[in-house]
Amino acid sequence: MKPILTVQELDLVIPNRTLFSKLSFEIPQGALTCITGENGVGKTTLVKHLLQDLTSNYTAHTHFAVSRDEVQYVPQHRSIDDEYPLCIRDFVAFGLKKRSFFRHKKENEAKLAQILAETKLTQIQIQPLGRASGGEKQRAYLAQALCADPKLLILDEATASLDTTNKHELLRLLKQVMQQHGLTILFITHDPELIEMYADYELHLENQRGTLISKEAK
Ligand SMILES: Nc1ncnc2c1ncn2[C@@H]1O[C@H](COP(=O)(O)OP(=O)(O)OP(=O)(O)O)[C@@H](O)[C@H]1O
Repeated sequence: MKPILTVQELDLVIPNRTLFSKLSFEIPQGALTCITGENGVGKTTLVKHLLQDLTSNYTAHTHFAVSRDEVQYVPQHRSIDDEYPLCIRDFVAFGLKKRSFFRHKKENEAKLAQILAETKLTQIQIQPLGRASGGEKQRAYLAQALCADPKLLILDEATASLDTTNKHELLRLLKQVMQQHGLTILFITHDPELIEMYADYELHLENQRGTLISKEAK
């Protein structure tokens, strides 16, 4: 199958340091690939660089089989004030904005209801996002991203602040939506248990290079 992303001989340099040198890898479509590597190896910087290339159509070393509109990035940190009066439903609905122009209001409402149900947020949709638990917040971030109809979803350490039960719940949900929505998922994580249980592939970054490991035979 055609890869969703191909990187060829990419050099990535930040002030005073080369993060990656002649980095090459392919990301398979329709699968969950975990991006791994020690703290500071450059996982987040790499993803942001790839998104910049996609945004600017700069393709010397990177080739995406999707457009920027079809990629959703869920960042590691969000600062949402506990007291900010924004309910979960309205936060999730921000994701519809990009596409809503092409849809009728009823279609948008149906889509929102479907995604809230898929991400198990229906019961708590009118609660303020700031008061939601860590697991609920991560499901809301995921739901907002899904509203934009991505083909590629990138999550940066989405499980970092979750307990074991919530980590597994989020990963099971991700694999479910991956199948239902025909998505490809890139998931930055340090968690060996999650990689072992849920990754189809692992892109391990080390010594300025990357190695793609298939986990499918597990
Ligand atoms: N704009 C920048 N200027 C200078 N240094 C930077 C910049 N952006 C990132 N860095 C440095 O690049 C290195 C890689 O950072 P990055 O956040 O990409 O690593 P990471 O692998 O995602 O780490 P973690 O697992 O801790 O989240 C770090 O040493 C960071 O301090």
